[in-house]
Amino acid sequence: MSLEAIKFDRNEPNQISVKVLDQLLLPYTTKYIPIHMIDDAYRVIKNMQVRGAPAIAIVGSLSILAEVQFLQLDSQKLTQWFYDLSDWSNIKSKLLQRIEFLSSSRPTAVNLSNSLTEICQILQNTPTLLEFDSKLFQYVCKLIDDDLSNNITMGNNGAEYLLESLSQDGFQGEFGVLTICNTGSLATSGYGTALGVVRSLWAKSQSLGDGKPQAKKQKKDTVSTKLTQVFPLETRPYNQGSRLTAYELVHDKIPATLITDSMISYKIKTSPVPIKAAFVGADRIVRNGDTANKIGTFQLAIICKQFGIRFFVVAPKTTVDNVTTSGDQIVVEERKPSEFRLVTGTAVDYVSENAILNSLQEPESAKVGIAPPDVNVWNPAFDITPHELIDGIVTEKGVFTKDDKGNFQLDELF
Ligand SMILES: CSC[C@H]1O[C@H](OP(=O)(O)O)[C@H](O)[C@@H]1O
Repeated sequence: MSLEAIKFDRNEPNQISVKVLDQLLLPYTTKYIPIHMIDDAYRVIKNMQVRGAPAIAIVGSLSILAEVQFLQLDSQKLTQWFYDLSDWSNIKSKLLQRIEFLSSSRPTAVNLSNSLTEICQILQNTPTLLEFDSKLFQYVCKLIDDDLSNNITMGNNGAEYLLESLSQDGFQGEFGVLTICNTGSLATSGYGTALGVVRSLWAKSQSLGDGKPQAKKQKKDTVSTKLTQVFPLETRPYNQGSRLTAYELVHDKIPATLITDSMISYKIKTSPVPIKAAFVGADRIVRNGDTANKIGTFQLAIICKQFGIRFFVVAPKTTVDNVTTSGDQIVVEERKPSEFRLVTGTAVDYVSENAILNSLQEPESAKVGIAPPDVNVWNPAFDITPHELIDGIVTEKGVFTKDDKGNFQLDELF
């Protein structure tokens, strides 16, 4: 098992190595794909072998550095049909074109466009290829390191905020949380955003001991407030929840019960462990707090409102679009119909559920048709949750809540 979505070897700053985990093969197969050029990143991002707003930005940024270093290899100098290596302004203009192409791979997740904008600014203000190489190396290292440290900070910010809120409600005891899609290590540089809060809540519940009465010592009323169950949603049609989030929770040995997207209301109503919050990620948060996130998030927010369950969006500043004023201006990416009509997975023995191996003794990847090939489908990758349904936006700078007029004030992030 590996939760490392991106393997970045930075030991040789002049000759980095980048590999990405092929998430289309999870949870049964761990396979890494090398990234040498911008085209490699475009391909793995477009077909969602790599996904998750922060991870997309990191892979995209790394691919530009990999291409810039690839250009400089003696073995490649005569093959760079696309670049005139003798002319820095030519290289710059060609790189800008390639970066524009890369940004079109997944238009809704703002992290990628935010990073590529910053890289273009560096490019425009650098006099030589060598200097750009060095500045870009520093940029991508900071992007990755900041993402990981921000995720850990957000995890603790979200966990502490929820536990404090439950205490103010007078709630004590065990509780569960809901999450949708995958927002963990497989979507970021590590730890995760919404799933990072789950990791922090779990760590806190573990630090309270196993919770079982210690013989006669523990009085009943000292039972502590702690997370004891996570309910990840399957997240049709790409199944990030069942294939990726469940994989991460099993890896971390965090108690989880996978449910389908259609089970949310009935699970909340019947769960023996009260469900006290939903934590979701974001692909783009705009100025008023409206949030683009995986399709199904809007529905989850409505259900949480109905049951009085707190609904949190968890995302770093790099996911905030500080220009767009409201969610109805967000371009929502539509995926190809076949990704809905066909389910991608691994062929398994239907009794043992063990993977069926191919001639190379590797798990056999498979696609299963679940709808008539000629039926029309609608396949938006995201929906927009209005800020009215969001109780808090968890960031590395704290948890933002709405003012007495019901508005988020996110300017403090900038
Ligand atoms: C921290 S990942 C943010 C976001 O990205 C996911 O979308 P996708 O799997 O299509 O890249 C999902 O919406 C997550 O919430």
